[in-house]
Amino acid sequence: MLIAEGLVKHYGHRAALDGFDLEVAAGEIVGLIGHNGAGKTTFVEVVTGLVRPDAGHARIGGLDALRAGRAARQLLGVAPQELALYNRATVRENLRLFAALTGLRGRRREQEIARVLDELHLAALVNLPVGVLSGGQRRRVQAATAMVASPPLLLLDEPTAGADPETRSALLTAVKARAEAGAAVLYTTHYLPELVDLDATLALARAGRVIARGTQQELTRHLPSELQVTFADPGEPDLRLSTTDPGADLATLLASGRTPASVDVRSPSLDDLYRSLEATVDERDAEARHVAA
Ligand SMILES: Nc1ncnc2c1ncn2[C@@H]1O[C@H](COP(=O)(O)OP(=O)(O)OP(=O)(O)O)[C@@H](O)[C@H]1O
Repeated sequence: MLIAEGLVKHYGHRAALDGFDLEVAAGEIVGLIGHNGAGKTTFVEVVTGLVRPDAGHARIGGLDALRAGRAARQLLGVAPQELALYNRATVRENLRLFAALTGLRGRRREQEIARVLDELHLAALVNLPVGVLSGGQRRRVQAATAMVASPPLLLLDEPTAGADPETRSALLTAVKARAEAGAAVLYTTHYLPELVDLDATLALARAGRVIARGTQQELTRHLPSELQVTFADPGEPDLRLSTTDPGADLATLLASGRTPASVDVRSPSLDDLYRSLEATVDERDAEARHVAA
């Protein structure tokens, strides 16, 4: 649904995007993660048509997002990081406006608005001007404007920033439902457990490029688990080790005749993955600097 290839965008000497490639399939949620300044928002802005890249291509549903911008934009709903709402208009008026921009009219429009109000727990706020809402409520309204016309591509840039747990959970449930109904979703966040809840595939951005891409399983498979064993014999010290094959280690332990009282295996988390990928790139950078020196 979204295919971006070789996107480059410079601001002065700084490359915000430096050969950024990413594909998002229909029905897929891609969690786009990476340090501050990695290029995530710039990528969203290029796909949205707010920023013109210096090089590269982006296609939305087969349409050239850079040349056929208007037609391509009909296919996407965006919740930008910098909120873009009409503060004097009510929640309902904002939703009507965003729905109308995509061509939704009449009864269908009102049905879609009712659905998204319900999904994002906004019904009680519908007649309030956006300007009087809290930060988290506004962010939820922005997500609603992105979803209201049920576009086939959703770009959600940190949609849960500042959200309380209930809001977060409503938003994640709504995003999952949209993907199950076939939407392609690009979801940026700094809060990695959300991506586990969403069962998202991952794209890790670093210095304007995607340096790792795959399912959570694929990307965490090679990382070690933590194995912790306590023993029935009080004289025997606890065992704690980092291993890529906890099953084999446990079998060896049992074969040795010792009797475990408890066994705990902690699988690698997305935090572990993030740290390991960042560390690998840091090492490579250090080597490159060493060779160049
Ligand atoms: N309008 C702009 N003018 C100048 N530099 C910019 C502009 N927009 C982005 N940049 C620079 O481009 C780089 C990428 O920024 P971007 O906002 O895309 O990162 P990000 O991954 O979204 O970060 P964050 O996690 O903080 O949202 C940064 O170094 C930033 O300073």
